[in-house]
Amino acid sequence: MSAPIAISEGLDSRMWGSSSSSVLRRQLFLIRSLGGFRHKAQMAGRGASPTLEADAEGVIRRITPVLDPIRYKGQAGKIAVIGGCREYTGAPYFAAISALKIGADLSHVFCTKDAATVIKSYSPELIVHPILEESYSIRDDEKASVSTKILAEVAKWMERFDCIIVGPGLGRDPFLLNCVGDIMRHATQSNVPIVVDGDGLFLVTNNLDLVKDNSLAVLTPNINEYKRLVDKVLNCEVNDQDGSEQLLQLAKRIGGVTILRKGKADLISDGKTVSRVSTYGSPRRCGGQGDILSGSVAVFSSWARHHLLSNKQPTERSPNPMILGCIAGSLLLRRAAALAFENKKRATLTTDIIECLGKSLEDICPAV
Ligand SMILES: NC(=O)C1=CN([C@@H]2O[C@H](COP(=O)(O)OP(=O)(O)OC[C@H]3O[C@@H](n4cnc5c(N)ncnc54)[C@H](OP(=O)(O)O)[C@@H]3O)[C@@H](O)[C@H]2O)[C@@H](O)CC1
Ligand SMILES: Nc1ncnc2c1ncn2[C@@H]1O[C@H](COP(=O)(O)OP(=O)(O)OP(=O)(O)O)[C@@H](O)[C@H]1O
Ligand SMILES: [Mg+2]
Repeated sequence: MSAPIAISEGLDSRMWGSSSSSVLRRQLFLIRSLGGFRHKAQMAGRGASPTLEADAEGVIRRITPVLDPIRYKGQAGKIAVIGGCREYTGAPYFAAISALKIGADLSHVFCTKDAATVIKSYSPELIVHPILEESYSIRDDEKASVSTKILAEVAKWMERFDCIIVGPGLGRDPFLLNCVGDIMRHATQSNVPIVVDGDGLFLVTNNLDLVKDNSLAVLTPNINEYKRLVDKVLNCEVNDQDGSEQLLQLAKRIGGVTILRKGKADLISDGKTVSRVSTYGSPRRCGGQGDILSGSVAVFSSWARHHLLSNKQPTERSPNPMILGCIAGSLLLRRAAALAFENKKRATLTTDIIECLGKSLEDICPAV
C-alpha cells in the first residue's frame, strides 16, 4: 500500500497559511496525530504556520504512473525546455535529458541556433528546435518580424506540452528574453504549466506579471535568484530565521505561484502551505543540479496533475499538483545525488547524478 500524501489530503491545505491561534492549535493537533506519517513539524516563527517535512516517498509512489502496455507514446509526458544559448548548452541538456530519464516520453529543447547543434550532439534522444535569436544576430529593423516568427514556431507545439521549463542556460540577451516573455504569455493562455529556473527567473523577477496569479507556475530559485526575488517583491532582505514565513508571504504576494527555494533543505510553498524536503543529498555542489531538479519537477508535476484529474474532479481541498511535483522532484534529485556521491565522491558531476535518476526512482517505485 502506498504511503499517504503528506499535505492536503485529509487536511485542508488552506489552513496552513492562517495565523489565528485556534487554527494553529488545530494544525498542531493534526500534525501530532499524523505521527505515523513521519511528519516533523517545525514552527517558522511566532504565530507563523508550521512547516511540514513532506512524505516525499509517498508522493512519488502515489503520482508515478504504472508502465501499462495499453499506453501510447506521449502519455507519460511531453516536456519542453526553453533555454540554451551561445554560452550555455549544458543546462538545457541536463533539464531535458533528466525529464526523459525519469520517465517522460518526449523532451524538446527550444534554443538559439548556436546552441542547437551542440545540444543535439550530446544526445539523439532530444528534439531540438534552433529557433531563438540573440540581439547580435539580427538587425533592429528585423526584430518585430523575427519575434513574431519565433512565437509562431513555439505556438505550433505549445498545446502538446504537459509542461515547459523556462530558463536553463537561456542567457540574458534582452531581445531573446523579450521573445521568451511572449512564449510564457502564450503558455499561460494555453493552461500549460511553466517551471521557471535560471535566467527565466531573471526575466520573471523583472516582469512579475509573467507569472502573477498563475497557479500552474513554479519558480525554482537558488540562493542568488531567491535574494533577487525577495528584494524585488517584498522589498527586504532574505530572512533565514523565519525562512518559511517569508517564503509563504512571497508566494502569496505573487498570487499563489509555487516557489521551491533550493538550499540545504528545499522549502516549497504556494502561499497556503510550506513543505520541506531535507533528505540528505550530496555535499558536492557542482553546477547543473538545479537543472536536473527543473526537469524532475516538470515531469512529476505533470504526473501529479494527471493523477489528480483522472481520479476525481479537483476541489479546493485537493492537493496542489505543482507542490506535489516539487516535493517529488526534490527527493528524487537528492536520492540520485547521494547515490552518485557514494560511487564518485569528490569527482561527482551532474552527468553522474543523471545516471542515478533511474535507480533512485526504481528504489522508491519499482517499474514491475
Ligand atoms: N553547464 C551549464 O551550462 C550550466 C549553466 N547554468 C546556467 O547558467 C546561467 C546562470 O546561472 P547561475 O546559477 O550561475 O546563476 P546565479 O547563481 O544567479 O549567478 C551566479 C553569478 O553570476 C552572475 N551572472 C549569471 N548570469 C549572468 C549573465 N548572463 N550576465 C551577467 N552576470 C551573470 C550573477 O550575477 P547577478 O545576477 O547576481 O548580478 C551571479 O553573481 C543560467 O542560465 C543557468 O541555467 C547553470 O545551470 C549551471 C550549469
Ligand atoms: N547546501 C546544500 N546541501 C544539500 N543540498 C543542497 C544544498 N544546496 C542546494 N542543494 C540541492 O541541490 C539542488 C540544486 O540547488 P542549487 O542551489 O545548486 O541550484 P542551482 O544553483 O540553480 O544549480 P545549477 O548549477 O543547476 O544552476 C537543490 O535541489 C537542492 O536540493
Ligand atoms: Mg540554476
